[in-house]
Amino acid sequence: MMASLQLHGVKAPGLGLCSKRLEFGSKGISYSVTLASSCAVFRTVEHSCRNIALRVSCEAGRVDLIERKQPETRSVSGTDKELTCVMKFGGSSVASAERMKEVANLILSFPDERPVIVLSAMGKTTNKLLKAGEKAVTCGVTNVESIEELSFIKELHLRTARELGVDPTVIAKHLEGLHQLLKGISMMKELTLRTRDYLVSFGECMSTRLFSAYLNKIGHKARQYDAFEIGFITTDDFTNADILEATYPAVSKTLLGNWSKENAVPVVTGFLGKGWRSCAITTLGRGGSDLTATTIGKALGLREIQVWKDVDGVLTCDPNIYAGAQSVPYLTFDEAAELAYFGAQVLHPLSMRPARDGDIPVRVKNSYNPIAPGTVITRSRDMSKAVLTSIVLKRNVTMLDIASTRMLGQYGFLAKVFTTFEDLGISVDVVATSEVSISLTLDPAKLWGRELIQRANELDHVVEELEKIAVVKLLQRRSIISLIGNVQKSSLILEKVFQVLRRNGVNVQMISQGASKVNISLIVNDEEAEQCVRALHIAFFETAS
Ligand SMILES: Nc1ncnc2c1ncn2[C@@H]1O[C@H](COP(=O)(O)OP(=O)(O)O)[C@@H](O)[C@H]1O
Ligand SMILES: N[C@@H](CC(=O)OP(=O)(O)O)C(=O)O
Repeated sequence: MMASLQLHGVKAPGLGLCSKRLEFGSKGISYSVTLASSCAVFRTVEHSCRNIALRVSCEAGRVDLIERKQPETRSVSGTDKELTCVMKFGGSSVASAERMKEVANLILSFPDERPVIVLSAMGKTTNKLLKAGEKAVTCGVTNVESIEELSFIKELHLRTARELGVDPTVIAKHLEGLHQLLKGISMMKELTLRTRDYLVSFGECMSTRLFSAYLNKIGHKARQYDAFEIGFITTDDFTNADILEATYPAVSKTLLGNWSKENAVPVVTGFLGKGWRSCAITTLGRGGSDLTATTIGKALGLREIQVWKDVDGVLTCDPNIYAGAQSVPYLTFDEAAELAYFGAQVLHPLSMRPARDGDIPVRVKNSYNPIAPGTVITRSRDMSKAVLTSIVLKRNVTMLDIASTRMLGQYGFLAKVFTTFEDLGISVDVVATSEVSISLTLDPAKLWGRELIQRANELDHVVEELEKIAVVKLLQRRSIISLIGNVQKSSLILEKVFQVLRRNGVNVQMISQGASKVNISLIVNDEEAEQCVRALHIAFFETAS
């Protein structure tokens, strides 16, 4: 038997779980829920900070007591010492000692904020670590010393310590550990996904130690935290782990508890977690520090989450494709999530989820140009004048055209197609259907994360399975152009899109306007895609209509 309960209007960043009782609450109100049956086990527990606070369902039991407890007395609550926001700085913002000093000044220039700081690895350290790992697999144990990327990383971090004037011993153990790990990889001649995550974790572990030591040196009390030690509990999907619900109460307990005792600015490693079964270090996917920041924002019920980048906020398109990209002042969580999912590198694809659950505004700012207003992302915004907000490109996508071998009226065709993908564990991105055929694109993040040979085998297998019920065409090197905007105005958007594409001689191979209300997707050939984005940008953002 399943029981479920919904409570509304409770702000609940703290959530504690034990076998029969569930406790949650914050800011002076706390609740506890007791299950009637003694053998009940919690099946799903979800909670978010502001809207629906909680959903509990359990096996063999009813939820039959909801008890409001006496107000908590938490020392940070309601005092002027409360932590106020998260400030996350990406690799580009902390690429050198000079940049770290500027970031420290920037933090100190907001005297009214008491932030939790989240940092990524310095500059391109993550890429260098991965490269060093790949080289270690083949170079032989005696040659590990001469891996160029290892010397680069050592030199960068020791120089940064020197230039910041902090004791290099704060990173000495990690530099030694990294060296030993690369030797281990070269002995085993193997770099598993699990080892890869451990390897890249050195980047964030070192940047946060250096930065925290620097804040302390300039008289601003700080404390470094490794996310995997303070309750960032994830799935065991190495290189692409997902944060589990138990993270929120654990992180809140540690950070708020220590803050209330010592008022030291928390400096937390982005990107990292701990697998719930393996207890090994996991990573949240490339760019995952954004997700660390929003998770902390939700866990602590903070007022704002700031992500500091090297651009003036979210832009109307990727500035590497078109230099005329402009900053977008406002976005909704749904728009930002869609934009990130469909390939805009500026935000991690899952980072909007905790912010949306907690209804906490996210501000995307430029650490190189702090006076630029950036982008504010909130639950809703005035859409009355919005047409197109941003154009996003996802390259190197695989498309499948699947036509049923039976004629019209056959039922169950779509179900069979999707069951095949489910069985093979492959996600689908964009879909367009008729009664007898279906075109779809495969999620490259899911497929391209795997080894080349494995990918080719999987694609062959997909085609083989689908050919049992359909004629299948596999089309590679396609791009998805996602038009993020007000889908209520889709006729207006599409009229202009087709004018532009016709003028540029581009044929759209598939089009999809999903239920998201914020995204229209077009599929074109890879080699035409960038030119399309530039032409569309000029038509929508630089030409009076
Ligand atoms: N729509 C977009 N808006 C802003 N930046 C974008 C967009 N698409 C791609 N980018 C790229 O994303 C980069 C910022 O993301 P990222 O490198 O992950 O930042 P950080 O490492 O500072 O967190 C920018 O330098 C820009 O080149
Ligand atoms: N260092 C990790 C995590 C991260 O979020 O980095 P950045 O904030 O620099 O995109 C990466 O390069 O993927």
